[in-house]
Amino acid sequence: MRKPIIAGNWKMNNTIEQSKRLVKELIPLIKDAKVDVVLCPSYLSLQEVKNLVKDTSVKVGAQNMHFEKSGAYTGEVSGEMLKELEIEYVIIGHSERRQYFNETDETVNRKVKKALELNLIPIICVGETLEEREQGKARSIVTSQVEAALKDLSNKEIAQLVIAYEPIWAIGTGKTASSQDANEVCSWIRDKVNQLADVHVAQNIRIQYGGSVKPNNIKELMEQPHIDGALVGGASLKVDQFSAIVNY
Ligand SMILES: O=C(CO)COP(=O)(O)O
Repeated sequence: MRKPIIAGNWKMNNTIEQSKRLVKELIPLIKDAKVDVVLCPSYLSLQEVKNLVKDTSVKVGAQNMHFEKSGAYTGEVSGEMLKELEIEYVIIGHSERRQYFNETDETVNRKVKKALELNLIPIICVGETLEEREQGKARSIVTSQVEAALKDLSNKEIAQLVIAYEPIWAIGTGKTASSQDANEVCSWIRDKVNQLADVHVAQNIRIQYGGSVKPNNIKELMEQPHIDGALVGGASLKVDQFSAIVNY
């Protein structure tokens, strides 16, 4: 059985003080969640958020990392630096990073390898644009992103990962993919993993859906056989909404 995993990607929101307030309010509401819960604040808030969830089952993730250990990469943060904070997850290849920060399939693959080497669990984001979907290219785009992200990984490594399917046209737009469409793409992703790793790994890998996930659509999404969780943006910034999603 795949244990569902629901992660909040706060993106570039919440100062340290705002992060602390949000987590303090959230903890009592999500501490008995039956799913794995991961909070992904900005780098600056990681330490405080980690401290606040210390005695709970809530895990913490970063939104990005560099693939090098250290060096002349102004403005970047390495996986080793994240490890020092004892955080568990790292989002890699979010569409906003691909769109605005020159993230490519190749850098995603390098970051995934580095994260695994450090025992950080990568949440690898893939997804098509509206134009690609309308041209009938969703399957080829998404599966090629998965193939590139997982290039040269062993079965054992692939077994550690989480993959998030986030159709770009559904992010922050209020448009959700229908749960059937989202499930279909997640099944394509699972098929691709089955080609790259053994069947047991493909059956057990957790695949999230992301894109305008809200309290009123989470249940239907989670009922789909290939959707094992959600990567939540806007609604993860609101205590009532995120707790309702986690306790769907
Ligand atoms: O990009 C997302 C999560 O990574 C989704 O964002 P929204 O939930 O705001 O659409």
